[in-house]
Amino acid sequence: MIPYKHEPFTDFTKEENKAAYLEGLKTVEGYLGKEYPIIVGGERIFTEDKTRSYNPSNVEETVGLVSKANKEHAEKAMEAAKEAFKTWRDTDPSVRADVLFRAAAITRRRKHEFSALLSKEGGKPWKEADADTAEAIDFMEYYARQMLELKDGKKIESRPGEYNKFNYLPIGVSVVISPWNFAFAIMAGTTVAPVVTGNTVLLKPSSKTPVIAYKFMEVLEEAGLPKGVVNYIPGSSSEIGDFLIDHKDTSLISFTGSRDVGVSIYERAAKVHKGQNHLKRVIAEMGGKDTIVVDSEGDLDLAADSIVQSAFGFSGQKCSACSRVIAVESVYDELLEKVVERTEKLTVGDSTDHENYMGPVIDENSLNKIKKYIEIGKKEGRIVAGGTTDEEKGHFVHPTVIADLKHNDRVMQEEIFGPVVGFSKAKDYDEALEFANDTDYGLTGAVISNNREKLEQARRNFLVGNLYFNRGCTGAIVGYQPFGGFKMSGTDSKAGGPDYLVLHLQGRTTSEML
Ligand SMILES: NC(=O)c1ccc[n+]([C@@H]2O[C@H](COP(=O)([O-])OP(=O)(O)OC[C@H]3O[C@@H](n4cnc5c(N)ncnc54)[C@H](O)[C@@H]3O)[C@@H](O)[C@H]2O)c1
Ligand SMILES: N[C@@H](CCC=O)C(=O)O
Repeated sequence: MIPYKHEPFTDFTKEENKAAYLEGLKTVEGYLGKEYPIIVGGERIFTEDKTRSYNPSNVEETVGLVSKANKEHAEKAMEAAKEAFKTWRDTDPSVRADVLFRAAAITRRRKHEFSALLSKEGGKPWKEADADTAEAIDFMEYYARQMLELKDGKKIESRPGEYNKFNYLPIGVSVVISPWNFAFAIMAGTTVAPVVTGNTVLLKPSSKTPVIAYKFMEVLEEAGLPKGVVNYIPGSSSEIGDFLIDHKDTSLISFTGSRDVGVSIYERAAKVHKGQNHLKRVIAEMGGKDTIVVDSEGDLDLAADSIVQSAFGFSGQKCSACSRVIAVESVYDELLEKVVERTEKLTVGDSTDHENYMGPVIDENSLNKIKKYIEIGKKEGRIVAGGTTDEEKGHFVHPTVIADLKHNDRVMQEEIFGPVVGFSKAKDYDEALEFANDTDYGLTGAVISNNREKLEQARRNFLVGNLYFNRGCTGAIVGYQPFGGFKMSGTDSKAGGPDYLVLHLQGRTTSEML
């Protein structure tokens, strides 16, 4: 087998690659507005009640009308998943891995179509959409190989006359609840991890991006996944969310999304319901309030580039996005000036137009939330770039820099999830690290410094799950930078890492006397 390597990003300066994306866009434009069913046990069911998935760059444009699962559908899907589990759990792990390898190959062939769909449905500019699709491929390639490593268990010791074995068994039906911001990568990664480990899945994608999830179902089917192993049940969280979490037959909940929803799922899942004979596992990967610390001994151009890229890539709608900068006071003014200069050059507009660095934010609620925080920012600090929106056709927010905040101001503490970054001063590096740690979250962080001792100090004391030195704080790569956060950012599952699949398995010891 070829050793794992991450999927390369597409170089859109090359004319043939631009043409390939535009061809993908044409394919997507050919199916805009189509109706989609839910899929339960392989059966396609169209419902009256539908979600309108639309293009946040152009709110008039319908991407798809997607059937909504209700409680009866969710129950039917649970039965289908339980039935499929009876055979899937015993299917040879290498066969399960082969399904992922094939799904990765199919995705690679349709790469630009899926990226263009992410531009339309999720508002992702070309480069961000391409990275999302590449990451989905990486999850399949990586987890398939990981399963092959785990399939025979791990070595343990045996005494004379005894044969001990330690291996892993799947645990049952997994409810996968995914967010819209990595509508392909996280949705696919959190689905294929339980699948390759022999579990079956009820997939509830975000109501903002259900079409890309439907397209992934097509990929899985073409790759040979048996019916009922993954059941596609988009629907309203209030209708089926609690139902799935509370269900006595749910074994694992894999949630990625906001802190409030994650905490409520974590609490609900702890309750043992009538007829339930196991404790539910919960993977909950939640929000962030991610800081870049800039030291007096750091390269300020590198710092400014890293901040701008991490704060404004995909309009700041990444859990890893840099939304706080803590700079040592001797470099604060110069750094701020460099960041503002770069921010003012960024272009914002329709995400299918390659010229635009930033696209829209996902919806009106998000736009309004960001506007609210900009107003708070005006009171707590000083807007030095952006602070405005363009709402004529889509949900556009200009990249915004807020200066002179206290590290514990609201704008520096609460997840905004938009293109807004706040700046605070620290008197020295020790204080900068102290301020950086002073949030409830602990997802990503970065330090820009050329002083080795200071980097080592951060390695010991900067409490985030993904810590980066002399680079930005976004863009973890599957298999290279396992991803997941500390504190209120989640259960630190480290998606895309060597410890991830075992979260979907139960370890079994057998001890036989010879
Ligand atoms: N840590 C990570 O790896 C990671 C990755 C991506 C996004 N995020 C976080 O996700 C958030 C953005 O995503 P979002 O807006 O889709 O989050 P969200 O919490 O609003 O929704 C996430 C998913 O949960 C569903 N959901 C909502 N309420 C529910 C309920 N009561 N019961 C069951 N399901 C429910 C949604 O329909 C969606 O599918 C941000 O906070 C971001 O930081 C974290
Ligand atoms: N894994 C992504 C963030 C996912 C959350 O939105 C990154 O590393 O930037």
